[in-house]
Amino acid sequence: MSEELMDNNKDRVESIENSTSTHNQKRKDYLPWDDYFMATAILSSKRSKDPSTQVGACVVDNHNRIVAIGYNGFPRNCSDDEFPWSKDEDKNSIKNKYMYVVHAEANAILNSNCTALDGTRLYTTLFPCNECTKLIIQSGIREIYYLSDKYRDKPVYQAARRMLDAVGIAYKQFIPTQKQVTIDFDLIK
Ligand SMILES: Nc1ccn([C@H]2C[C@H](O)[C@@H](COP(=O)(O)O)O2)c(=O)n1
Repeated sequence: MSEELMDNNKDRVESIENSTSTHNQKRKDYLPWDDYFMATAILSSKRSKDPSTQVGACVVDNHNRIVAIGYNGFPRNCSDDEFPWSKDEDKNSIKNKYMYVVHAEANAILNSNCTALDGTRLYTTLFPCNECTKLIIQSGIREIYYLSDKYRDKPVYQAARRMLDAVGIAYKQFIPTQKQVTIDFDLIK
């Protein structure tokens, strides 16, 4: 065989090896589990009709299965168009949204697709309030990952922390591994 032919053959073999190894390797830029769950919580928050703050929550079991998701909204059959979204009124006024809204975490726990949430993790876009914290404790959730803590100095959130510390439920501000997760419907052909 001529030297030129041998070189060509070598090139072909290398090229096949390269293409095979590329196809055999897993994608490098896949979404890590934690980012995936927090992104699911954020996606869920997009369902909220609250004009001020949209919150999403996602509960995950030890096998990384999503067992519950929720967002903040009015109770079932309480119309989003009839009940008030205002928060300008006095907090105790019946014209105030706080009288009616079910928080994202509470909705997730109440709408869970499994009977027990013992040992699960909660991913929420906003730190849980005291009322949701009571539900979190009672449902057996063991860990909380949150994004925003914008109301941390309010008594409601201080009370939440106090309960979480007392019962030893870990909570941690979530740091995503990537800044953005893009959902572009046009990319799916
Ligand atoms: N951990 C939380 C905290 C609050 N929410 C809900 C309750 C309201 O709909 C909204 C907060 O409204 P803002 O006071 O910012 O006007 O978020 C929740 O679902 N989970």
